[in-house]
Amino acid sequence: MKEIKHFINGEYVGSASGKLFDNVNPSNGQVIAKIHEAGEAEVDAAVKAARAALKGPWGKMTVAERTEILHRVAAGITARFDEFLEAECLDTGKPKSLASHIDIPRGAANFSVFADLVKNVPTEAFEMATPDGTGALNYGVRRPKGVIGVISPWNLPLLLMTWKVGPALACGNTVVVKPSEETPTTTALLGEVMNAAGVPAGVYNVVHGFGGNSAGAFLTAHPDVDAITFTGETGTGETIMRAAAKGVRQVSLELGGKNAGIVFADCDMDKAIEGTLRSAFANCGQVCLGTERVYVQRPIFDEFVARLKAGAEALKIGEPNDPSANFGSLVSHKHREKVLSYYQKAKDEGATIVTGGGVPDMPAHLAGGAWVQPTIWTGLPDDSAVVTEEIFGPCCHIRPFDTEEEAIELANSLPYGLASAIWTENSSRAHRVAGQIEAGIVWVNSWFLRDLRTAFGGAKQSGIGREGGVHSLEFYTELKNICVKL
Ligand SMILES: NC(=O)c1ccc[n+]([C@@H]2O[C@H](COP(=O)([O-])OP(=O)(O)OC[C@H]3O[C@@H](n4cnc5c(N)ncnc54)[C@H](O)[C@@H]3O)[C@@H](O)[C@H]2O)c1
Ligand SMILES: O=C/C=C/C=C(\O)C(=O)O
Repeated sequence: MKEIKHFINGEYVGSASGKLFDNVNPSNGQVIAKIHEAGEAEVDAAVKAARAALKGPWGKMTVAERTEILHRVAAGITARFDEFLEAECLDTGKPKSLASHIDIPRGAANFSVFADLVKNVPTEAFEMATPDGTGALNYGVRRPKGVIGVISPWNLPLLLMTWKVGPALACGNTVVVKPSEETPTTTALLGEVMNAAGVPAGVYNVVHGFGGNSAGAFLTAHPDVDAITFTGETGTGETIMRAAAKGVRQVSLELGGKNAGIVFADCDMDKAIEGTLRSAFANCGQVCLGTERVYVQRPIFDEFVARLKAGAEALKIGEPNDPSANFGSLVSHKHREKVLSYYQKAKDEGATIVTGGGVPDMPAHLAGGAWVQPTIWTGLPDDSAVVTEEIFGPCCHIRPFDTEEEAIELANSLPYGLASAIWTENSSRAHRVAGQIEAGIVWVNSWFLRDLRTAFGGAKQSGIGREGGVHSLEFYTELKNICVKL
């Protein structure tokens, strides 16, 4: 049986405790590997290796040398594209048709984009008058923050981990990564690419395990971790923020959402249907930016519901290697239990089930997988669990609205504020409404269009901080002002 080990100081090492846990293929429920669970000893060794690497060749490299190596990392991922694709899809159950266009290419891009960025971003300088008339010059310089703890989720494992590791390394830091216990393989595989690209030992470290009372908690509690970047549930973010408070460590938190789509009667219906279908059902609904609340202006409500139903029922459910599949399994049976509990809540709360609401019949060889039906509801009250709580599955609730003001109030009615999608052909309305939505990211007539230079992150309980473009430098560097008396 394949074993997935920690990657510490440039080598794959097992856990001293010998503790292992299963890595399961969610398409069929089969165990595909055994994962080493890190104890405090492994986490401490990883942090020590990261600290030492800052003082070694990595810390002495010029920006040009460092970014050249990161471009080699990007090229290394691309060169081993099929291995990363196979590993990601075995861990997540997502269709290869999806991961080959999103997850793996973005894994490479997250290194190349930030390697280019750090070479071109200026800092600041201020000339100042002084009482004696000779003046002074102030200038800013950026320095790496140090050892960064990176804790990543299971829905887009390579994409979201490299979204942090790319800028962290580009800024000269070293990292200790704790990937999700559900999806360790691509994060582990990246160690081989790092070595081949010439990244010095200790710059990139990986420890596997769970959250509380396991690798995640040991990492966030470690006193020699300088900052923590986390992507995951809001509740987990609160826990990590408490841990980071000891020693006053900065956090970057990209958390949960319950995103609203707002569809006006003057929308391009084809665009709105295509975009909402992707936003609700792509990656089996396991995208933090996805739409689980759809507000549709009353004149087009019936038509929109009918067309979204038809689109959901046309999705091709299948395992990752099925070239026709565009809808895979959920990431685990544990997550399926959560999603199905909301399917039941919807029934209990009196929803109209437009489509889905259960488990699809699958062929025998896939019957052990974590499959659910794409599901659409109408008719629930605004305060129902299904409408207010993040489900993180392939489902959405559609509700009619009448006025623009009503739609904005509904969209802003929850403690979350991650993303929103607005569908209208009226450009004034698009800008007016987008400006009033309490979210970090608003798409108009589109969804998941991503320019990596833009600010990315959530408002309210969907996050703290922004990453992307120069915003990543704010988190991954310390900006120092030097004042020289002339
Ligand atoms: N805002 C974003 O960009 C974004 C992106 C993807 C996913 N998410 C959110 O992530 C969630 C789904 O991912 P998930 O189920 O992996 O989230 P999760 O919070 O359960 O776990 C995320 C990571 O945190 C670790 N962890 C859990 N408890 C911990 C603790 N006490 N200390 C340290 N580490 C701990 C886990 O092991 C995992 O690696 C959803 O809420 C989704 O909205 C947000
Ligand atoms: O599931 C959440 C998706 C997050 C996407 C990004 O962080 C990105 O596109 O950079």
